[in-house]
Amino acid sequence: MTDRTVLHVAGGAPYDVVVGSGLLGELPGMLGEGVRRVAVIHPRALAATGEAIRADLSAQGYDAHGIEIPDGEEAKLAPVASFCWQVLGQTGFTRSDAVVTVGGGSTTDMGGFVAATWLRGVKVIHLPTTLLAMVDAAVGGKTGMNTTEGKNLVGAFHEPAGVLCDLATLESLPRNELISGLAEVVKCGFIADPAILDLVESDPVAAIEPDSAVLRELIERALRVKIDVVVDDLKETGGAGGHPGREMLNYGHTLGHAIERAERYNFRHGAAVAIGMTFVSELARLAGRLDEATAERHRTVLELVGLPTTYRGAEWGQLLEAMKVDKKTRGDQLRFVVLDGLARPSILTAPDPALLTAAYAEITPDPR
Ligand SMILES: NC(=O)c1ccc[n+]([C@@H]2O[C@H](COP(=O)([O-])OP(=O)(O)OC[C@H]3O[C@@H](n4cnc5c(N)ncnc54)[C@H](O)[C@@H]3O)[C@@H](O)[C@H]2O)c1
Ligand SMILES: O=C(O)C(=O)C[C@@H](O)[C@H](O)[C@H](O)COP(=O)(O)O
Ligand SMILES: [Zn+2]
Repeated sequence: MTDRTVLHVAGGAPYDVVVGSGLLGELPGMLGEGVRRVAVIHPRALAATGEAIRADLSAQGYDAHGIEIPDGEEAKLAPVASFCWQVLGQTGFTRSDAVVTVGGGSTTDMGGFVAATWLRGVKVIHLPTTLLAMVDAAVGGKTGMNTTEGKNLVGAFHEPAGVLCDLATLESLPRNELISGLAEVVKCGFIADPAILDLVESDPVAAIEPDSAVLRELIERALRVKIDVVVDDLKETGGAGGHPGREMLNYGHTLGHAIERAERYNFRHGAAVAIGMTFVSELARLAGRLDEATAERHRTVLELVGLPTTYRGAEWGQLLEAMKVDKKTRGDQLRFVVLDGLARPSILTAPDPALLTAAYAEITPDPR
C-alpha cells in the first residue's frame, strides 16, 4: 500500500474519504459491525473487478452478491434501479446490510440512489474508479437519475458511510475519461482553490498521468474543496449571507447538462461541463462581473488538458428549453453560477436573453 491520505467529512453522519493505492483491505472496516449481506454494484466494464471484490467479501464471511449494471448514463434509468431493488428484495436485504458501488459517477449515482431508497435508506460505501467519481460524484451524498425530460431530475441526498479512492484503478481508465474528470478538478480551481489552476498550467502533461504526484495533489485539493462545500451546505439550501453554498459545485453545469441531454448522453459529463464553464465565464464577462483575463483563463487551462471550450451541436433554443428544468431554476427564472472574480462564485438570476445568446455566440464558432 502507498501512503494514504484520510480526509474527514464532518456532519450528522461523518465519514472518511481515503486516497491511496491497494485500499481494498479497508472495506470490511468501513462496512462496520453488524453487516451480513453486501450488494456489490458495478458496471459491465468492471465485471472482473466487481467479482473480485464480491469474492473477497464472501471469503471473509459476508453474504455477498454482485449486481451488474450498464456502463455510463444508461445505468441512470428507472428500470435499472428497479432491477437492483428486485435483487435486494430477492436476497432478503435488511436495514443492517450494505451496498458497495464500484465504478464511475454513473455507478455511484445509481447505486447511491438504490441505497437511498431501499427500505428508505441503507448503508452505502463508494469505491470510485474514475477520476471524476473520486473527486466529485462519490462524495457529498448527491445521487441522480435521468428521466426523458432531463438529467438528474430524480434523486436523493444520501451520504456514504465511507469512500475508498484507490488510485491504482485509474491505470485502466481510458485517457479521455481521465481528461473528463479533470473538468471537475478545474471547476474546483475556479470556484475555490486557484492553486489547482497553477498546478495544471505548470504541468498539464503530469496532470493527466494516472500515477503522477501532480494528479495526486490535484485529487486531494479538489476533494478538499468538495468536502468543505458539502459540510457547510449538504442539501443545497444555500450558504450564509447570500453565498451560493453547494450550488457553487454546479458551476458550468446549467449549459453542461443541457448539452448532455441534447446529445442523448453520448457526450462525457466533464466535456459538457468544460463547455458550460467557458459559456458562463463569457456570460459573467458580458454581464460586467468577471474580468477578461479570468474569462480567457477558462479557455487556456481547459484546452491545455484537451477539454473542449466550444460547441456547435444543438440549436440554442433546444438548449434553452433543457436549461429550464435545471434544479437551480426558480419558476421561470434561470439561475447560473457565475464568478465575480477568481474563487468568488455567486448567482446570476434571470440574465437578459440577449446576454445569453451573446455568451453562446462566444463559444460557438459557427452559430446555427
Ligand atoms: N453525484 C454527484 O455529486 C456527481 C458529481 C459529478 C458527476 N456526477 C455524475 O457522474 C457521471 C459521470 O461519471 P464518470 O465520468 O465517472 O463516468 P461513468 O461512470 O459513466 O464512467 C465512464 C466509463 O468508464 C468506465 N469505467 C469506470 N471506471 C473504469 C476503470 N477504472 N477502468 C476502465 N473503465 C472504467 C465505465 O464503465 C464507463 O463506461 C454523470 O452521470 C454525472 O452526472 C455526479
Ligand atoms: O455535488 C454537487 O452538488 C454538484 O453539483 C456536483 C456536480 O459536479 C455533479 O455533476 C452533480 O451531479 C450535479 O448536480 P445537479 O444537482 O445539477 O443534478
Ligand atoms: Zn458534475
